[in-house]
Amino acid sequence: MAVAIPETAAGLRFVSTGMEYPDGTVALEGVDLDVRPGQFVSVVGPSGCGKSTLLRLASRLEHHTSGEVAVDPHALAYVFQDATLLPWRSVKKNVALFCELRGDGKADIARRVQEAIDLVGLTGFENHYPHQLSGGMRMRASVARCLTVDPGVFLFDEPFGALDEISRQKLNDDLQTLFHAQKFAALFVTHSIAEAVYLSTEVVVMSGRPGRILDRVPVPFAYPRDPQIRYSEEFAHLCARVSQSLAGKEH
Ligand SMILES: Nc1ncnc2c1ncn2[C@@H]1O[C@H](COP(=O)(O)OP(=O)(O)OP(=O)(O)O)[C@@H](O)[C@H]1O
Repeated sequence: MAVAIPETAAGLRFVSTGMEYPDGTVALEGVDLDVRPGQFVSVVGPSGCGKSTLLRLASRLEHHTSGEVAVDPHALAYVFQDATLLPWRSVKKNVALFCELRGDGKADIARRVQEAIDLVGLTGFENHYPHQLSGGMRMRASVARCLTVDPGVFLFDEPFGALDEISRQKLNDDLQTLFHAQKFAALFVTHSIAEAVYLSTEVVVMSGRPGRILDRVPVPFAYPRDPQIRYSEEFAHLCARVSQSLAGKEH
């Protein structure tokens, strides 16, 4: 039975959500998941289990075929694996894009853009063009562009998967600091168990297609997180738990 949920509910909610593509591919089945402001939920699962589909349903790029999806529609941000910057625009102009599309005033845009650029650590690179930046810096610009609209819900589709390990860890450090400061609702797709545990309040493990939730692993570390927790016994234990769930082992 469909459950009516107001669209303006803060954060994001899936209730018995299923998705069957027009060609008959059943990508998701019976997903129940709540992501409230101040929660950072990572999703891990085998390739093709419907992780990106989950994000697309949340963003309304695709429409679910069963159950419900409720999302605060006013402030949704989506970061893709590719930074999707416009090559002919400087960092400053790329970061300004969403505010310009929204029709904000010039002074307001300038303030929001500078704040976002400072928050992601790109101060001094405002007038650089995308080809003059490293992969990590391009992702920072992409995140900054989202921050300008004060997102209540932040969707991430494996944003750091293409980066080298050192850049990825640095971006993870900065993202969890940002999350601590802004307290948005985050749904983060990744193939890295360590990244999921390091960033999240909860790691959701999905089964192979059709994707269903197999396990939920709460992560108890307080924010802002000390990068050294990655070497702690508790961290290793949590990673092992996620890994075992992925392998279909009971606890
Ligand atoms: N537009 C589409 N039409 C039909 N099937 C689709 C469509 N988009 C995705 N699928 C299928 O739905 C399933 C889930 O795809 P999705 O991209 O959500 O998986 P994923 O978990 O994000 O995969 P990966 O980890 O490899 O990125 C896959 O079997 C995929 O082939």
